[in-house]
Amino acid sequence: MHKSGFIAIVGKPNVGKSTLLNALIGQKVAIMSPKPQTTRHRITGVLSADDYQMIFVDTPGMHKGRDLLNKAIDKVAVSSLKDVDMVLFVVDRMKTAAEDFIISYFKGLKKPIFLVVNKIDELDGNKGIDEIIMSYLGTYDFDAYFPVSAKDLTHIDKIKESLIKYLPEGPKYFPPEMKSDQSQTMMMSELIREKILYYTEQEIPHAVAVVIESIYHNEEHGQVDVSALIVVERPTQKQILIGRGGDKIKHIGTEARKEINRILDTKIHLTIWVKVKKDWRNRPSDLKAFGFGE
Ligand SMILES: Nc1nc2c(ncn2[C@@H]2O[C@H](COP(=O)(O)OP(=O)(O)OP(=O)(O)O)[C@@H](O)[C@H]2O)c(=O)[nH]1
Repeated sequence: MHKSGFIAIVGKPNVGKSTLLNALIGQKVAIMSPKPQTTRHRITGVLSADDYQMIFVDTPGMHKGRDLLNKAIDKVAVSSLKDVDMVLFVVDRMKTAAEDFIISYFKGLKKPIFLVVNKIDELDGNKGIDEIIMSYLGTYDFDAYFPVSAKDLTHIDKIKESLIKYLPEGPKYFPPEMKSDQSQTMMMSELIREKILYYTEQEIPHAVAVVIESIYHNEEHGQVDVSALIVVERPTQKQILIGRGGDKIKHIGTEARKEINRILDTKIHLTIWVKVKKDWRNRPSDLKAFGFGE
């Protein structure tokens, strides 16, 4: 019998959902960063074996957002809850109002929901883990509790073993060699955004959108020429992103190129442009153009 199913990974921003997805799949399919709200789109990672297939849906962190971009992001997370067979709810601390807000969406969902307590490497042994789990008891009847460290790959196999048991009978939805539904173009723009998140501060990380404008297979030089556009909201942000004498953007470009070369196993030459598009996060037409929304 072949089993398969869709599994949503939900939780607050920055709890380690993307790191968990990569740990479950065994390779990087989602970008990660120390900044909250790294994930903006819904990303699918596929784990295949002879007798099962798990399709994980990494969702953007759920929280009460203010601008149109945040509202669009929340919609993605909430709608994926309805479409899946099981849910991994990732937390990294004791329950607060922010977690209650997410749990409120679980009520009425008739499907297994598992609580994943991530970042146990940062906790003070079992006592810390117990305290966190205790704070969630009584709020929702979770089907299982998994203390893990996605970063150190601790107990990740326990999640997999349990999920296999709960998987319904089903077909192979994807070819076994496929690990993600992200196109190469999307992966490139996300890896560039990941480097911006790492190397910029304050409002800049969230004010950018990255668009891959052209990809040209340059046979003569044995490389792929990629032209990327980084959109920011204000001229001051453009200045900061470019940096003194272009230092900052050069560094971001070099790091992004190295990672793209490695992950996509392609030699690329990357050209980056920075453009100001005032208040793009609140303009429906811009959100659509940059890949968000319906
Ligand atoms: N110590 C520790 N840090 C972790 C662990 N898992 C993730 N992190 C860190 O937590 C931060 C956020 O990780 P992400 O995987 O981007 O978190 P996310 O929940 O996908 O974040 P959003 O996209 O903002 O919703 C990064 O700095 C990770 O390195 C873990 O098991 N232990």
